[in-house]
Amino acid sequence: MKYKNTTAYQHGDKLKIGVLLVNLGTPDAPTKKALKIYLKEFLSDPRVVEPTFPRWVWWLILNGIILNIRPKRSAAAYASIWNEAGAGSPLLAISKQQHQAISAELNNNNIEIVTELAMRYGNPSIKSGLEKLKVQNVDRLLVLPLYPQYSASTTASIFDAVSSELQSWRLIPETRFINHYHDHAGYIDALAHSVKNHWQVHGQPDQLLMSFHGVPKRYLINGDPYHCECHKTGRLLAEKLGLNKDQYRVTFQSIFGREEWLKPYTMDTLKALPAEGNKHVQIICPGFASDCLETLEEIAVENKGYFIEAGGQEFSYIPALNDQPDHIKFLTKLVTEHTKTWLNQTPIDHCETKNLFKNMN
Ligand SMILES: C=CC1=C(C)c2cc3[nH]c(cc4nc(cc5[nH]c(cc1n2)c(C)c5CCC(=O)O)C(CCC(=O)O)=C4C)c(C)c3C=C
Ligand SMILES: [Fe+2]
Ligand SMILES: [Fe+2]
Repeated sequence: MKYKNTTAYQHGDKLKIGVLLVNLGTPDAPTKKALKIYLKEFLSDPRVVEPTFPRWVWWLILNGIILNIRPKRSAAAYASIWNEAGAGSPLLAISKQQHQAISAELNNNNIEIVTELAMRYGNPSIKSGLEKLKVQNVDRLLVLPLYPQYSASTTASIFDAVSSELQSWRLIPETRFINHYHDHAGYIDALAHSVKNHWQVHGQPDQLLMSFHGVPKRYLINGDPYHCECHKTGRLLAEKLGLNKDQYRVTFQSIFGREEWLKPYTMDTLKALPAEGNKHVQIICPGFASDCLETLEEIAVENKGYFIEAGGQEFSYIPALNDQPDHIKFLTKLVTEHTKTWLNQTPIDHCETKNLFKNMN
């Protein structure tokens, strides 16, 4: 049969609202083998790598060169942040905490919404997350990508994966998709609160760097709003903190490959700051809802090194919002805002054929 049946559904059952929280994903282990599997899935996604040359050329470069070199290097970086006590990858562990906390917050507020967590690449997969929602009789689905800023390489890729899975369902849920929340007051407030808490311990720096994951500059030229949304987040956060334009910078990190990416690069900025008289720098990564390799290793260790080598004196990384209470409250609010009209509906029992079915069985 081409289409999957809604196995748990019996005519007359109460139908539910479901939320699928989706983050990027992470390897299953900090090993060369696991990295090869993860990077192959990630870098084969045409939303992530949009080559300027035919896809078969990219296939050759990926399988012939990148997947023979990068897994070893990346595995070593992952090993340095891996929680060997069992929690594993920080990105997955934190995403699980966020999922549990959002679910608890909904319960505490007596809001009848079921939630599942999925990863765009690796596990738990989007397919498994959607299937878990399906067996709970979800007929209205909200997809919340854990990316504050929209980028085709991340947000749209989740859309592709969700819609691709739903293509095999007989009864598709009524579906809503959150594109972004880069300028939501609740998100900006949570970021500002986190920075102010950091200042209470570490003092106010000469420069606050707001570092976002980069994408090729070509994506911006071709219409991706990501760059604009990062800058808007940066401006709103600075306004909330009362910083003037000389006290903060928006920069881009995690460059991959040889083409030009969004600039200024975080790395170059950190190397230049000490000579400009900025000896005390703090860095926040507002594009990451959860700490991960790109924040815990690339920023807090590698980039700190560049700054200190260049003559910087004080450097601190302000953690991602993770499962901080105001972040969880905000994400829960985002869910209720986007499901408001569904929540206001009387519980759905739209089965007209319940009795007919009883007679038929
Ligand atoms: C090759 C192109 C890449 C694009 C475009 C890209 C965009 C992008 N990525 C994130 C968030 C994360 N990326 C992470 C890791 C990571 N990113 C790339 C490549 C691109 N990302 C690679 C190859 C990797 C793997 C690590 C490595 O080998 O260097 C992570 C961390 C995942 C983890 O397990 O901790 C995150 C998060 C965003 C937001 C984004 C575009 C806006
Ligand atoms: Fe990335
Ligand atoms: Fe713009």
